[in-house]
Amino acid sequence: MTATILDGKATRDEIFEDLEARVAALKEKGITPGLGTILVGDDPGSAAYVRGKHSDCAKVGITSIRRDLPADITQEELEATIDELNANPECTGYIVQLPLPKHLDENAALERIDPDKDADGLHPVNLGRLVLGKEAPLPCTPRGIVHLLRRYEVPIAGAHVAVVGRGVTVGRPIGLLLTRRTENATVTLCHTGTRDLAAQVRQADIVIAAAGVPGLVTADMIKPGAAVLDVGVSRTADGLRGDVADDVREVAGFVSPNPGGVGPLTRAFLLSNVVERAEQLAGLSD
Ligand SMILES: Nc1nc(=O)c2c([nH]1)NC[C@@H]1CN(c3ccc(C(=O)N[C@@H](CCC(=O)O)C(=O)O)cc3)C=[N+]21
Repeated sequence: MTATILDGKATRDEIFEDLEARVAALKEKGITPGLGTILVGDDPGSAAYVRGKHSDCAKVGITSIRRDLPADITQEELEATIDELNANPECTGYIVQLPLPKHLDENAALERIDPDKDADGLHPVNLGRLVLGKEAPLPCTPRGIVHLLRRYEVPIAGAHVAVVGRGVTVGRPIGLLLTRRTENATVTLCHTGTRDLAAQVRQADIVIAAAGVPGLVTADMIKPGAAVLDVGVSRTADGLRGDVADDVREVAGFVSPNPGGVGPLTRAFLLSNVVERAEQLAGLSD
């Protein structure tokens, strides 16, 4: 058996087409959505991610606002830039690219973002709204995962999901999305303290690997026919590697590749959050 590939790039292109039309409608009403990025330092990986986000903006007609700051900036200078984007009417949503250099306080920076401009959906107020089931910008990677599962009609209701990794961007919030009444999955959150990871993963109809440990999820752990989404990103001597071993696709029913799977959707839903906020401002949504 060879797994069906969950194609993140093709799915991203569909989302971009929809966003392009919505951005055009907003512009007719005199509103142009604007995505801001704050990048601190010169890590080549982070710089590449930020470039990717701005080239996505150009594709769908969103204004790009870039603030690139030197690595040795103070917390006060970083927060002054955050305040500037909070007040900047051209910027309808923005992100502070993570990770920040070690001398800066990441949580203090994230909390200073205006929750209404939080394109990542990672502000504590928005994570709290997600827990309460209130409307809020949703974290982009979990949103991408749910979209990809729906797009390929992977059954979610009643499914047993094993999430591997308890990070704030994926592992913790994805369970909140998948256990909403609209999804109705049953979710187990696994981490480095899990006693028998293989036994947990083997029970799962859907496996979400977001630990950042190359090759952690192997074929012998997979229930035949399961959907396996590889969300891990590790920089190794032989390039970027995901959490899922290559031979998993011989056992799984669905596999999201890495690259080419969830990553492109993370970027698409970042733009989607920015467009949704602009639509609220324009009175085009509830
Ligand atoms: N505030 C903040 N928000 C983030 O969303 C955020 C962040 N900081 N820091 C770093 C991580 C990483 N991340 C990725 C997004 C897309 C791809 C992606 O599109 N990857 C392509 C390959 C690379 C490419 O083609 O450009 C793929 O998987 O096919 C990867 C990684 C977002 N992050």
